[in-house]
Amino acid sequence: MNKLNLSVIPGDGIGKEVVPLTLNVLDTLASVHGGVKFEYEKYPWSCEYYLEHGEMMPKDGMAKLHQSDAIYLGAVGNPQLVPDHISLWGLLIKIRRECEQVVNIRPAQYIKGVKSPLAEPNDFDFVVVRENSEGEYSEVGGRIHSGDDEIAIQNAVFTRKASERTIRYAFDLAVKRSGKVTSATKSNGIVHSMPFWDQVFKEVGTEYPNINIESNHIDALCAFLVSKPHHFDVIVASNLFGDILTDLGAAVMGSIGIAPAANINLNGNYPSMFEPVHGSAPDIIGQGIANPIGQLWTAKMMMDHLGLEELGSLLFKAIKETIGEGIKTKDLGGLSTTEEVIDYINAKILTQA
Ligand SMILES: NC(=O)C1=CN([C@@H]2O[C@H](COP(=O)(O)OP(=O)(O)OC[C@H]3O[C@@H](n4cnc5c(N)ncnc54)[C@H](O)[C@@H]3O)[C@@H](O)[C@H]2O)C=CC1
Ligand SMILES: CC(=O)C(=O)O
Ligand SMILES: [K+]
Ligand SMILES: [Mn+2]
Repeated sequence: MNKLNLSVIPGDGIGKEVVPLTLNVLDTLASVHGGVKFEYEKYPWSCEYYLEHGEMMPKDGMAKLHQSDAIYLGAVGNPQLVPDHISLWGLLIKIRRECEQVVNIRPAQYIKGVKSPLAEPNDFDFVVVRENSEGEYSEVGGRIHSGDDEIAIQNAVFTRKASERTIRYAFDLAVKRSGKVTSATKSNGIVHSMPFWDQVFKEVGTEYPNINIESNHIDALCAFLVSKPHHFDVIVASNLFGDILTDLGAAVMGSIGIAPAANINLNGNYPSMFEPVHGSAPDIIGQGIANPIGQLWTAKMMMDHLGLEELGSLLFKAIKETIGEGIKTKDLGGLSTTEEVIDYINAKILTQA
C-alpha cells in the first residue's frame, strides 16, 4: 500500500465547509485505486486560531508541513477577526515562501454546462503560470509620518533567478501543450522591473525556437481574456498580474468557485500546496452553498502531481459529468448544496471505476 501523507488546512470561511467534504472524495478515489491510502494530518490554523494563540500557525508548524507529501489548503482570511495582510502573510504566503513553492499553476477552460458570461466562449483552454515567490508581493518598504505627510512605500522585487525559472516553467509547459506562451508585461508604465521581465522572457524564449511567443501589456491582456480567451495557451505573469488574471480566468469560466491552483515546489526540498483560486467567501458562509468544484479540481491537480494521473482523470471526468447533468451550486445557476455536489461526484466515481 502506497501511503501518502497530506497536511490538511481548511483555513477560514468556506474553506472549513468545503475541505472536509472533499476528503470524502479523496477517500473514494483511494478505495477505487486499491493500492493507495491518503493519511490526513489536519491543522486548525486560521484566523480563529490566531485570536487564541496570537499567531496563524505554531512555531513548529512549518516543520510539521515539511513531513508531508503535499499540503491541501482551503482558504485563508476573515477580515472581521484579523486584518488580511496579517492572516495571509502568517499562513498562506508564509507556506508558499518557506516551502519554496515558486510557481503557481492556474488553469482555466471552458466547461460544458457552466454558463460562461461570454457570448462565444469558443472552448478556451489556457493556463496561467504565476511567479509565486516575490514580485509585487513583497515585504520591502514601510510607512512613515502621519496625517497629510503620511507616506507608504512598497517595493516590488524581481530577481533573475525567480523570473527565469517561472518563465522557463511556462515554456516547458507550452512544449507539452499547444506551443504558445504569452507574457504579461507593463513595461510602458513600470520602467525597471517590467523591461527586465521582458528581457528575461526574450532570452529564455531563444532556447525554445519552436514555441510561439508574444508579449501583452497587462491591461490589454485583461481585455483579451474577455474578448478572445481561446487565443491563449500558456500565460506567464508576475505574482500580482497572475493573481489578477486568474480571478479573471475564473470569471470567464463562469465562477470563481470552480477555479483550481497548485503552488509548486520545484527543488524537491519541500511539499507543494494545493488550494483553489478563491478565498474564504465571507458573504456565503454557513449557507451550505459553497461550490466545492474549485477545491476538487485542485485535488485533481494534486493527484496528477503525486503521480496518480489515473485518479486525477477519473475525478475530472466525474466533475465534468456532474456539472453536465445539472448538479450545480447557486454560483453556477444551480440549486444543489455543497454536500449534494460532493455526494453526486462520489457516486459517479464509484460507478465509473
Ligand atoms: N488563497 C486564499 O486563501 C485567498 C484568500 N482570500 C481572502 O478571502 C477573503 C475574502 O476575499 P474576497 O476578495 O471576497 O474573495 P473570495 O474569493 O473569497 O470571494 C469573491 C466572491 O466569490 C464568491 N465565491 C468564492 N468562492 C466561492 C465558492 N467556492 N462558491 C461560491 N462562491 C464563491 C464569494 O461568495 C464572493 O462573492 C479575504 O480575507 C481575502 O483576503 C482571497 C483570495 C485568495
Ligand atoms: C492572495 C490571493 O488572492 C492569491 O494569492 O490568489
Ligand atoms: K484559496
Ligand atoms: Mn487571488
